[in-house]
Order: sequence, then C-alpha cells, then structure tokens
Amino acid sequence: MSRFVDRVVLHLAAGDGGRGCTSVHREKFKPLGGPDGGNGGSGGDVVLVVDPQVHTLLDFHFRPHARAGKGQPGMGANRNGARGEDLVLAVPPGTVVLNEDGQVLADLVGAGTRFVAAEGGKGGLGNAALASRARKAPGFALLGEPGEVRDLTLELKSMADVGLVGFPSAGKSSLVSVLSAAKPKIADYPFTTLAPNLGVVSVGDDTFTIADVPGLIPGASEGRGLGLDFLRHIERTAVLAHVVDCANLESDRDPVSDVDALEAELAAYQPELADAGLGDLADRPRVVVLNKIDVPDAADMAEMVTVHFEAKGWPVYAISAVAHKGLDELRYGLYELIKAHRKANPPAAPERIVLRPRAVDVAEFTVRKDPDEAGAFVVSGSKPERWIRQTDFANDEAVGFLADRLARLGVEDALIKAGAQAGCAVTIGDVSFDWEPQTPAGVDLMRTGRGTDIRLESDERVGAHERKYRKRVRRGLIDPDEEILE
Ligand SMILES: Nc1nc2c(ncn2[C@@H]2O[C@H](COP(=O)(O)OP(=O)(O)OP(=O)(O)O)[C@@H](O)[C@H]2O)c(=O)[nH]1
Ligand SMILES: [Mg+2]
Repeated sequence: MSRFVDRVVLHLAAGDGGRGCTSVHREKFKPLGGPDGGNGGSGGDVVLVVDPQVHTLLDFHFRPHARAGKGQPGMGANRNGARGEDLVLAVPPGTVVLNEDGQVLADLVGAGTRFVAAEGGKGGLGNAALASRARKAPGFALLGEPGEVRDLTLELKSMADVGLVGFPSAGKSSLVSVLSAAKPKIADYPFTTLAPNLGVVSVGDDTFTIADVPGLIPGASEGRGLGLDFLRHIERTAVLAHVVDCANLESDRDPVSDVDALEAELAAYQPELADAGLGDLADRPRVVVLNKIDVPDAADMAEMVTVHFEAKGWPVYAISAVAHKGLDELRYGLYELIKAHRKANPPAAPERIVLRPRAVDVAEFTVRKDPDEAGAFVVSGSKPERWIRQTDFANDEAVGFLADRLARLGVEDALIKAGAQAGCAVTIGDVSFDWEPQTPAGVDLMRTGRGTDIRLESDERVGAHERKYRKRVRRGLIDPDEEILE
C-alpha cells in the first residue's frame, strides 16, 4: 500500500493579472485616432476539485508549490490579453482545507466539488476602457493585480464506514489484514501503525471500508501518543469498533477498563467538523471486538466481560484475527449497522457548493492615525488598496487618475476630517506618499498631455473647446464626475 499522507501545507500562488495597454489608433490620413489599448487578461485561479480516483495527499507532499498561469497583457487595436490558465488540483474526497490560523475554510465532499483556493489577479484596464467624457485619450493604462498568494493546510479525514478504536497492539491492523486485502504492518510493539490504513471489506456483492488507525492511549485527546491523529480519522466514520486485547497480561489493564479509558478520550475530543452530519462521537453506534481468543486465557476473559458490554446495548464479537475465528459474524454485524446508517444518510449530493467566507467591507475604507509615525495616516480598504496595486507610479497621468479615484471615494474628505495636514505621509497598501489635497475631481482634468497630469506639470494654455466645457460644468449643465468605472 502506498504511503498515506494525511496532512500537507500547500504554498499556492494564483496568476498575476496582465497589464492594460496604452495605444492610439493609427490609420493613414488619421494621425490621432481614439485610444485602442486592450485590457489585460485576469490571472488564473488555483482550484481544488474533488476526484474520487485520488486517495491520498501524497502528490502534494512531494510538490507543495503550485502556481496558476499569468494573464497576458492587453494589446493595441483593442485586443484584450488572454486569461491565465487555471491550475486545477485533484484532491481526495474528505479533504478539509484550513487557513494559516487553523480555521476550516472548506470541507470537500462529493465528486466534482470545487474550491477556489487562490484567486487570480484582475487584469488592468487598457486606455480604451479608461477613456471617458473627461479623459478622451488617456496616456496610461492600469496594471494587472498580483494573484493571491496563500499557504493552506489540507487534511484528509478518512471517510471509512468503520473506525477501529483500541490500545496499541490490540490487533487492529491484524483485523484489517484478515477482513480486507489491505496489508498493513503488524508487529508486537506499540505504535506500529503510524498513519491510517483503509481496507475494503466485501460482504456478498456489497462492500464497506474500515480504517485502521494508530493506537490510542489515555491523554490522546490532549495530543498524547499519536492521539489527535487517530481521533481526526474517526471523526467521520459511521460506526466505531472497540478492539480489545483479551490476552493482555498487564495487571492494571482488562477489557472493561480499557474500553472505559477509550470512551473517556472519545468524550473529551472536540471535533473540528461540526457539520459532518454524523453527530457526536459519543452518539456514534459502536461494537466491541474481543480479540485474541485463540489464547485460552483470553477466551475465558472474553466470556467473562461479554455481559458487561451487552448490558450497555453494544453488540459484542469474540474473535481471533490470527486464527480467523468469529470473522464472518463480525463482518455481517458491522454491515448491518452500516446499511442502517446508509439508509438514514443518503450519500452527499454530488456537487456541494462551498462558500469561502470573505471579509465584508462595509465602509469601503477606513482612515486611522499611523501608529509608527506622528502626524501620518493609514488608509485601508479593499478598493483603495486595489487601486494602488493597479497604478503605474512611473506615469504621472496614472497617478493623477488614482488621486481622482481616491478623492471621489471620499478618502480626501476623510483625511481632512481625521486632521491630516497637507504634506503629511499617507500609506495605502504597500505605498506611502506625501499627501497633497486635490481640487475637486474632473474639473481641471481636461486636455492634458498624454502621460502627464495637468496638476503635476501646469500648462497655462487652455483650448477653446475646454473653456466651453468648463463653463458648462460651472453652470451645472454637465456632471464632471461622469465616470465609466466603479
Ligand atoms: N495471539 C494472537 N495475537 C494477535 C492476534 N491479533 C493480533 N495479534 C498480535 O498482536 C500484536 C499486535 O498486532 P497489531 O495488529 O500490530 O496491533 P495494532 O492494534 O495494529 O497495534 P498498533 O498499530 O501498534 O496500534 C502482533 O504481534 C499480532 O501478531 C490474535 O488474534 N491472536
Ligand atoms: Mg496497527
């Protein structure tokens, strides 16, 4: 059996968006056509898709880095850049996705379920798309946004029907090896099994799966031994089977106290998956498997304790994994419980939609004092931060466009209200700059040289066309804020 890897940390990078193009239409006898720079393509996403053909996270263990394709830049003649290719990673059913803080983002069950693990950056708008009434031929385009970069943890929680619970060396692996074709490692020292083994058990035409997991010791629910690993794997099993070593000679252990100790651990474990649909571990149906009855003393012991467990309402099976005794009764007994469970819980719908919780940006942005610098301010919010990423700071006109966007959103007013002085440092995202309050957006933005902003390089000459336009704005005949963008 291949190595079983049930927990990996993935380093994901979605594709960057392509940059928009700055271009002017050229034609014979028409030296200055309109702007015709196309938009950049968005970067590809990294997507996890559930594939029942995949059984482990082993591939990711060897290749934990994944990167989706970049969006292509926009081109002249209104040609948009191609979208970056998505990177699709196949994961086994039962994969749980956690973020860096250990929060569960998704529980991927059901073939075909998709989860966007890292989102590609948006492509930048080309100068054709940026053209507006007030900015007929923009001499700049927007940059593509960087793709999302994230470290996510994938955990595989076995989806076995039966989970074997037992002290080390109780014979769990031996039992799986005789009930199924799986060949787990068996040895007479504790903690032989370090990772779960899944076995498929045939009953007539039907099958069920059984998970052999690491042995459990008292304190496991606090992480002792291999405890938490073990418990994680039975979180999703429909039936629990206590495997008890009846031939154990240690004076302080017997089948009754063994099962009591294991029950205490099950009761203390806090499952991660509240919605597994299987209820508490404490309410999960269980059976007791009294093993090693090929040893005469063990057979006597098994007989003695049977009534005790039956009194709790649990089916009891006395078996010998080594001598193949009592296996058919056990197999059919487990199958009956599983059939009842399957009837009560039809299989997960093929495509369960997984929603990723996103931060809700109610106020669009916030302004606060910079804790690191007196008199400085920090503006945060998804819109302003995105706009900063989209800005080509080498292009004055692009910087002017950014200033207008920020002013229109109300960042300027909020800064004034917060007590910002002209010339103070303002930080948005990765960029800090000296803040100069702007005049109202749009009004004197007309007819600037391509690639420059009128406010940065003042130009005294104002054309007749623009004078007329400004007059109409003053009279309120035209809305200078008319804008094609969000
Ligand atoms: N006599 C006898 N020995 C058994 C029987 N079943 C298992 N054993 C022995 O018990 C020892 C432990 O068996 P494993 O199957 O490795 O036990 P385990 O519960 O998987 O142990 P861990 O993986 O360490 O938790 C081995 O030496 C087995 O040969 C049985 O029915 N009779
Ligand atoms: Mg084992």
